[in-house]
Amino acid sequence: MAASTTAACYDAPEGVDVRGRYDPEFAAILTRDALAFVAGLQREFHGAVRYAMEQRRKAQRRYDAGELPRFDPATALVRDGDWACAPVPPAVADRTVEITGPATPRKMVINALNSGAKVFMADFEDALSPTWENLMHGQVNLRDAVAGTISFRDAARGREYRLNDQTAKLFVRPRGWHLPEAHILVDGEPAIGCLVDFGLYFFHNHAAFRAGQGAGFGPFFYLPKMEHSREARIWNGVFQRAEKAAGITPGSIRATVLVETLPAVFQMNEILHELRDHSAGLNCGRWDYIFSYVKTFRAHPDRLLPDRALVGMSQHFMRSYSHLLIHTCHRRGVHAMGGMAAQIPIKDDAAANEAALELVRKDKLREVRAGHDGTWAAHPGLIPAIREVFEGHLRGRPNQIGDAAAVGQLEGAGVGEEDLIQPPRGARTVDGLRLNTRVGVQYLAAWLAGSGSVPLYNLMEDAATAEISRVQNWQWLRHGAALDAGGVEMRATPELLARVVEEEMARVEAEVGRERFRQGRYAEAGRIFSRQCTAPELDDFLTLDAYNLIVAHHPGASPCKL
Ligand SMILES: CC(=O)SCCNC(=O)CCNC(=O)[C@H](O)C(C)(C)COP(=O)(O)OP(=O)(O)OC[C@H]1O[C@@H](n2cnc3c(N)ncnc32)[C@H](O)[C@@H]1OP(=O)(O)O
Ligand SMILES: O=CC(=O)O
Ligand SMILES: [Mg+2]
Repeated sequence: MAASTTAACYDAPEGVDVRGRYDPEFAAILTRDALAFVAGLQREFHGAVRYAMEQRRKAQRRYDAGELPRFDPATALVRDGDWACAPVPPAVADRTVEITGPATPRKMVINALNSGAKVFMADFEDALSPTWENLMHGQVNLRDAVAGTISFRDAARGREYRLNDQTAKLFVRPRGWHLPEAHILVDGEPAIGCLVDFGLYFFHNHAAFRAGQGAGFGPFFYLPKMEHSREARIWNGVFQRAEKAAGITPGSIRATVLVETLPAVFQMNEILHELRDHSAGLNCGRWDYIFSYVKTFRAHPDRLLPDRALVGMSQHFMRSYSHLLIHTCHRRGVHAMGGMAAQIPIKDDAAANEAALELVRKDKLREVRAGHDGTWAAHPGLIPAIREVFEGHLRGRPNQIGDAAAVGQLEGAGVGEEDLIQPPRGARTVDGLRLNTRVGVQYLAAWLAGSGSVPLYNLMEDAATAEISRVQNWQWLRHGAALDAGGVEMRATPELLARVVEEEMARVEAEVGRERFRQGRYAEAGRIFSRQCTAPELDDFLTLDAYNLIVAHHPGASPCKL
């Protein structure tokens, strides 16, 4: 008898076409009902998302014409009004240390849940390259994590991974509104990436999450890269629809919004107000925030950034942003979360490791003194030090929401428009251009190969940090910035960049080794990075520009022909 040639495929509902590789494990996530739920979200909200993206472009055109971001006079009543968000769910009152990491690999998810952090933010965003395989394995991992059954055997190292009795509470970060999911078409259009991430996770996990980790609340989310409260309003609508479909209490779902774009810092009250029944506070997404400062002011030669390494939290615009965020959140009764220090443990140099840890401690001490209720860690090795700083300061309190005396709480009240946009100070150097190039190229090479967060030069690099490297090079070139080259001034020009790329590619090859360089996607990354840095118009996101290079269509994955 001839073997059947009919391949297994996804059972997709009317109007939904799954183009990603078929895998029985993925099919348990991409069930007909789950896909119908995602398609329902897409059909209800895609018009509002399209409008919101158009408004982003319109606002950018105004900034390009010289306008500065500012508080919206039309929403003064929301800013001045006396209102509060819904009370914090008891399960996540204490969020002093949150570890972040991609939703896959599986081992890392288990490590994060066991890390001793109060929360694990499982990432489909900055830390994850959105390949089909990563997205689907991420969903499988999170389903098993919520069920409490996740385990992993590392055969090569003979190590078993399973959950401890005490684990971190799970928050999930879907992609931003701008990213499509090209492996799932709804009515012939690519799905909106974040609705796929949110929809599949919510559909499969809301009941187990609320019965377990969430103690009657949840699931919990982090929402990235919003620029305006109208985008938060869409999320609120998505949450309401999801709660209704699941038959769960309105206000169960909670979300922390990352304030990581410059326009959003002028909208923090408005964002919290839109999400007031679903809010779990705000977070200082400092790396994307710096990226957004450059993007917003792309046409403003008077606002060029100094070297990336100099744009820290002591710059006036960054300190003002953190203080205003603390003031705003505490006034509305929700958590004001700190951000990510990029240092990670340095394995082969004890002194350098201690110096890196000291930088993390200082950063976290600044945050907790300012009034942040918790903060992020990029690596489990940093958690004991961060816990010591936060717990030492909080002395048994789960958070500082009611504490009116914190520095940020007091100073935040006086932060004005000028404070939030004051240009950062410091030198611009050819070494900075070189480092941006090495980091940008290596990050892109990793991302194209499926890794969205990588260690580079003893720092954590992800989509947000790499974006700073890209847009800073672009900005310096666009405005012909004067760069210091060891006492000599050089103009940033396409010719200088071409020379720098060639030399830094050679350096990267020497650092990673010829074989790895040849087998990796470095040469391709070098070409993409050069093009992005010299593009006449700044690409909105490097991940959007390069997305098609990681799309892998498998025609026939659905509809089911069995
Ligand atoms: C700007 C922003 O958006 S920040 C938030 C997004 N970014 C992130 O989440 C980055 C998170 N961090 C990471 O991805 C990683 O720490 C990296 C890539 C920077 C470094 O990873 P590695 O090179 O694997 O680190 P290293 O070799 O020191 O890992 C040691 C162990 O810690 C684990 N580990 C490292 N980082 C994490 C993490 N964030 N979560 C869980 N486990 C982790 C590794 O899995 C490894 O486990 P093992 O001993 O069982 O094998
Ligand atoms: O997502 C966090 C950031 O800093 O960007
Ligand atoms: Mg970010």
